[in-house]
Amino acid sequence: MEVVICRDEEEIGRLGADVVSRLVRTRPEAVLGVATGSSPRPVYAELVARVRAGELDLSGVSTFSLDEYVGLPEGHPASYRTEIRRELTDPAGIPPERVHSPQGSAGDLPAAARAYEKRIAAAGGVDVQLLGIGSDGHIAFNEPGSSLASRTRIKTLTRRTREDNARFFDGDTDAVPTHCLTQGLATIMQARHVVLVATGEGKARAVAQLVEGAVSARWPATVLQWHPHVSVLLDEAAAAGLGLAGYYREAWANKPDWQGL
Ligand SMILES: N[C@@H]1[C@@H](O)[C@H](O)[C@@H](COP(=O)(O)O)O[C@@H]1O
Repeated sequence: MEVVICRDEEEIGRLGADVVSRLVRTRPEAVLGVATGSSPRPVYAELVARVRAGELDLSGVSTFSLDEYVGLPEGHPASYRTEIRRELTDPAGIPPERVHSPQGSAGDLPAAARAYEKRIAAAGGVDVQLLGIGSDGHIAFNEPGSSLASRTRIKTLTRRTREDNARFFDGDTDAVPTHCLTQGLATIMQARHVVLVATGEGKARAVAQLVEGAVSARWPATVLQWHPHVSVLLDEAAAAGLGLAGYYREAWANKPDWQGL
């Protein structure tokens, strides 16, 4: 796991976008795993800026979202499919037919979950997975207690996650769905490179667990300690709980330039 403590969101956006740009240059039909929420937005903004400047072409890329609320009608402004199209894929010129997300409005949710796993496998798996992290250490919607071997399935959201996400539902926690379809931790672990972004003091405890805590379903993101290629992009506030921050800073400052993230 490589930890980079960044000066600001601009640097986070640039480093994250560099990973995607490098990938797409060698593999224009790359498969991107995309996360919703505010954390990855600087990366999306930078990618869109590069596309608009003619420096990057994402039109051959496919995307797979991590999760979706159950029960929101298609096109609902807070649905994750709507969000990812608004924040990334539409402005970046990725055609809607290559934008995949779990079907939270399906009648048969277990079948939709199985179908999603098959679609990811049929696409050859995820090359780069962008991730945020919840304040309770969840990734995608794998809440505390999630099996470290889980695959795409229905999950019940915790009260805390629903409160955190109420801001997308006019501040009304009760309007936030109680269930979701989410990629499992084992699904995420199959991505070839994971880039996790966390900003703000509200993430400091979860980040300290992710990087330096014991691997445990209590803090689901800790499963990433078993992944061979994880880049963690933080701001100062999110890094505040790290005991080895000095070492991470030194390692990054002295990193040979032939090594990318
Ligand atoms: N399911 C999403 C996660 O994928 C995201 O990482 C998390 C943090 O969101 P934010 O980045 O807005 O803090 O929120 C939601 O629960």
